[in-house]
Amino acid sequence: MEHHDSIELTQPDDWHLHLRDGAAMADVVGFSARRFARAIVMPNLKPPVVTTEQARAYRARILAALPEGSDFQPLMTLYLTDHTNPSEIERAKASGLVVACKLYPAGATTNSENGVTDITRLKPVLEAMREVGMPLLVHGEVTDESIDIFDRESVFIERVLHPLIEQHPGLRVVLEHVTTAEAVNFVRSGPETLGATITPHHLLYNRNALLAGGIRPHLYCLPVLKRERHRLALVEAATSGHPRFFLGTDSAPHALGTKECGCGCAGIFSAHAALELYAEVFDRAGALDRLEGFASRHGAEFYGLPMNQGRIRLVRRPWTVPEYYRFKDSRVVPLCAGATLGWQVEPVQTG
Ligand SMILES: NC(=O)N[C@@H](CC(=O)O)C(=O)O
Ligand SMILES: [Zn+2]
Ligand SMILES: [Zn+2]
Repeated sequence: MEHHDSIELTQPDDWHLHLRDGAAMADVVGFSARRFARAIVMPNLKPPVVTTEQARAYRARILAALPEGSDFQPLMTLYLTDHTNPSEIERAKASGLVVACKLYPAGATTNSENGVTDITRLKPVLEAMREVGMPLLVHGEVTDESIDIFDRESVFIERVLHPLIEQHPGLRVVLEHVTTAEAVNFVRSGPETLGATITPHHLLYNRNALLAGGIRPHLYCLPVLKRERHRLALVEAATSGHPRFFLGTDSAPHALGTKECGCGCAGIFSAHAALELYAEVFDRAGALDRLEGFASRHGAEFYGLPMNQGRIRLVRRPWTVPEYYRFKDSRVVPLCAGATLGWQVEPVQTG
């Protein structure tokens, strides 16, 4: 294996990001803007972003919260509900600002209460999406309480996703934050219109980490961390060069008090070191030469967007992750808090 101390990449994009809103957003958006040129911004606000007008207003708030001089581009999404109308899809497409719609099965994850209860009733909406070429982004877990939480993704694939894809050929679908070998196999054997994002935490940790020496609320997310064999399948998929696997951090900040309590929220904050964490994974796998495809090319190609013009440099220079970052009137505990990471990002001057 070749030893690199610095690598340069086309500037990457984050294809799955929670920016939140208001003061919380202002505290975190700069972390993403420093690393990524664009991000798919998740719509699970309270209340959710269900109309094109709400997406437009949310986008304006994000732009206003960006650090001075940043040209970070938020790519907006709509939150599908039982009441989404096909005409909203046309409006969304025509806006040029909304690039995808998100399917949260009702009750599956954080702020999914207004999500979809019966996916078969979405047929006209999915048909409109296929027609205008708008991808469907999926939180792929069943909500059936009788299904073991570690099986909810694979059961979703069997019961919901497989039939959905059969019934809507041509619809582009992203299975978000894949966590299992079953999901990896399903994507690999699926059509060209099926892609998947992979998070840094699912590449770095297995489910043991949740209970290592005590309960670890800052490693709790949905879908929950899985067994080591699944983590290995994810690392293999991400580092394989397969064009339908791409970077999506699912960075999902929650205030400290809502994580460290009797019923802690699901979501892991990773934006502070997003690219650095992936570099760690690719470096350990001896696959740094494949990081650019995963981080900067595959997602853009899947979404039919141009690759970015800018470049970014990763330098091997150890640093220690802070224990906390400021987060509205509280703090957020970042992924790998207090640990030493091997890589740092630097801007590359162009022109
Ligand atoms: N991943 C998570 O555990 N939480 C996300 C929601 C989601 O992406 O499912 C959040 O918004 O907090
Ligand atoms: Zn999700
Ligand atoms: Zn998410």
